Amino acid sequence: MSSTAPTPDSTADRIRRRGLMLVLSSPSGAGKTTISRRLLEQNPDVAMSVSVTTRQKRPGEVHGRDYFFIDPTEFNLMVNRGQLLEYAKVFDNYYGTPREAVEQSLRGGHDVLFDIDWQGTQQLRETARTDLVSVFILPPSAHELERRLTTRAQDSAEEIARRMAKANDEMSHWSEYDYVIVNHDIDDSVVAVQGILDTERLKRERQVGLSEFVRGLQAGF
Ligand SMILES: Nc1nc2c(ncn2[C@@H]2O[C@H](COP(=O)(O)OP(=O)(O)O)[C@@H](O)[C@H]2O)c(=O)[nH]1
Ligand SMILES: Nc1ncnc2c1ncn2[C@@H]1O[C@H](COP(=O)(O)OP(=O)(O)O)[C@@H](O)[C@H]1O
Repeated sequence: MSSTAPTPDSTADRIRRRGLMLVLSSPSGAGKTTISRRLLEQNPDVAMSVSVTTRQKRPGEVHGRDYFFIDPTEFNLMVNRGQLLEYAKVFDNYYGTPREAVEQSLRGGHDVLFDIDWQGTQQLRETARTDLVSVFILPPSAHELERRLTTRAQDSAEEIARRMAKANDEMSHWSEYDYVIVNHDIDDSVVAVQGILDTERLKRERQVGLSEFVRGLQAGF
C-alpha cells in the first residue's frame, strides 16, 4: 500500500463523531490514575482533563500534567469568572475542571478523560448528560485499598487514614454511575474501560456524520 492511500482507520475515512466525556471516579487509591495513564497510552487521540487544585504537589507529580497547582485566591478567581466546568471540595482542598480545554477538545471531536469525584460527576451530569459516560472503580476489599494507599507511598499515615475514612462516603455513590468495575487485576480493568470507550463511541447519536455517510452509501446503489 502506498503511503498516501487511506488506511481503514484514517481520519478521512472515519465517520464524523462527537467527542464524549469519560469520567472515572473511585475512592482514593482504588486505581483511577493508573487506569487513566494506561488508557492515554493506548489512545493518543484521547485528551486528559487536567484539573486545577489547591492541594500540595506530591513527590513525582508534575504541574500541568497531573494537576495545575494553584492557590485558593486563584481558584476563587476561576470560579467567579466561570472558568470551571465543575468544582468541589475534597479532603479539605478544592479541585476543579478548567472549561476551555475540555470544550476545545470536544469541538475537535476528541474524547476527554476525567479523574474527578462524585460531586463533580453530578455537576457534569446536569450540564452535559448526553456527552457523559461515567465509570466507578471499586477496590476488591478495604484491606487491599489500604495496602494500595500505603504502597503508593505518597501520603502520610495521617492522610492515608483520612482517605480510608472517606472511602465509604465516596463508594456510596457507585449506583449513580453508568458502569462499575472492581479493580482486581489492572490489565483486566484497563481492558474493561477500553471496551466501554470503544462501545460508547459507536452510539448512534454520537456518530453525527452517519446521515451524510448513509446518504453517500445509498447513492452508490
Ligand atoms: N470534582 C472534582 N474532583 C476532582 C478533580 N480533580 C480531582 N478530583 C478528585 O479529588 C480526589 C482527590 O484527588 P487526589 O488528591 O489526586 O488524590 P488521589 O485520588 O488519592 O490520587 C479524587 O477523588 C479525584 O477524583 C476535579 O477537577 N473536580
Ligand atoms: N489492580 C491493581 N492491583 C494492584 N495495585 C494496583 C492496582 N491498581 C492500582 N494499583 C496501585 O495502587 C496504588 C493507587 O493507585 P492510583 O492509580 O494512584 O489510585 P487513585 O488514582 O484511584 O487514587 C498505586 O500504587 C497503583 O500502582
